[in-house]
Amino acid sequence: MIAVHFGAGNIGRGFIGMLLNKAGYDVCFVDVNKDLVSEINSRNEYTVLFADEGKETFQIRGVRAIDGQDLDEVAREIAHADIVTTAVGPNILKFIAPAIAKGIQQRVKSQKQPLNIIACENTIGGSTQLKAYVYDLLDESVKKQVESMIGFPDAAVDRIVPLQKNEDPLLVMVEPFFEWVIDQSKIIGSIPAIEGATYVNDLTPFIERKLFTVNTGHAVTAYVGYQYGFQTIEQAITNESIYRITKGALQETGNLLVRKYGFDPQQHEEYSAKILKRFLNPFLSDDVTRVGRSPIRKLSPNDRLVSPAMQALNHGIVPTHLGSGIAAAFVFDHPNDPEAMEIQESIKENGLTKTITRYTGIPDDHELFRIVTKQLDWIKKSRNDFYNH
Ligand SMILES: NC(=O)C1=CN([C@@H]2O[C@H](COP(=O)(O)OP(=O)(O)OC[C@H]3O[C@@H](n4cnc5c(N)ncnc54)[C@H](O)[C@@H]3O)[C@@H](O)[C@H]2O)C=CC1
Ligand SMILES: O=P(O)(O)OC[C@H]1O[C@](O)(CO)[C@@H](O)[C@@H]1O
Repeated sequence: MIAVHFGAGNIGRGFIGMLLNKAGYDVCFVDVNKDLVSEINSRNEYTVLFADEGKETFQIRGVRAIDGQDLDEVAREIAHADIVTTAVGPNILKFIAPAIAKGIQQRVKSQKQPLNIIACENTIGGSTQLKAYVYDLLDESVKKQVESMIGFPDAAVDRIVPLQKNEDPLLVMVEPFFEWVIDQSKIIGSIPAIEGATYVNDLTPFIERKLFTVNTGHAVTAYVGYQYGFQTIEQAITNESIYRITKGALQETGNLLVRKYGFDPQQHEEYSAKILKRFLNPFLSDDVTRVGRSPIRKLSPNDRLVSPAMQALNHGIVPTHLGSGIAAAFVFDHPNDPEAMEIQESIKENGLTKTITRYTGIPDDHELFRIVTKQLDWIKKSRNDFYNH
């Protein structure tokens, strides 16, 4: 069984590639980082290290890699693969679509075996987005055949894997916890037997629960933590004031999720508490700048901050703490983050009001706009108080 996985990075090696390998797949990574590709091919194995007291290690053996820029080679692998997965970042999905489209066109001509392509990204409907990019590139003549042979089930993935600072370039340190939930209703053919993957018929509650708890909480901690000058998530969340803001944001999203999906309030509170504990993991050193990376993506209307805040208001919940997270993202001026720099440029050129509306879609006469600007004043003041103490 062949698994083609796009993105041999942290989640690729430390989560999806590891589970596919354990499930018996011959894992072929596709990556544009040539050094990474050649390192994987020279060793054909790598180590996953658990970030906890036990520091258990796992050897992932028998893996290989190919260059993502070699469209012909990637297409050949896809034509014979048994599963295709991705962990490249939501913004990269459009760039891997040409190789996938080429592979699919070859495949449907030569065989009838169904194939499922699963995007494992932090976004709602990642596989559906990828499907749209791929379909844009398919010949009309094969689309009908592809519709019945190639599935694009959406998925939710949860495992914190920070930036790696190891001597061994392939070693990847991960938190022991993981959750991989896949939309079974969109699978074509038999369900891939992957130990640790959970199949559900309706993914929406799972993806929103994950994105609006883990990723919302993380983003709020990162953006507010950055304002207070903290380097890591652990340092930030240990600060009483940031803990209160993050917990408040999770109460807002929690109230929303309980009302929207009928989750048991007690169970949801336990879920949120477990996530706050994961942020406190002293064995993970996770930079606030990694967790806050790409603020334009994170501030977009369907992502982890604005979507739950809008929905909360529609359910009669006042999203003050989510408003703090959104506000802090507008003053996240990390020089190495191109999206952060673009927002700062926009504020300089067009002013704050236009910039907020442009990136979040929140009209300037909306209640959420008022909350965000109020929280921005509060953040600036509390940051100054923090530094003056
Ligand atoms: N790191 C984490 O804790 C988690 C990350 N995610 C999601 O997983 C995805 C990947 O994140 P990470 O693994 O952290 O990022 P990463 O930066 O460690 O890995 C991404 C990999 O994709 C490769 N890549 C970029 N463009 C490519 C292309 N055109 N073709 C093939 N490969 C390409 C990069 O070279 C890199 O090796 C993102 O969507 C992220 O939101 C989801 C859950 C947890
Ligand atoms: O990977 P993204 O979407 O940039 O956001 C970082 C987030 O993703 C994770 O890497 C994993 O869920 C979290 O650590 C964090 O909430």
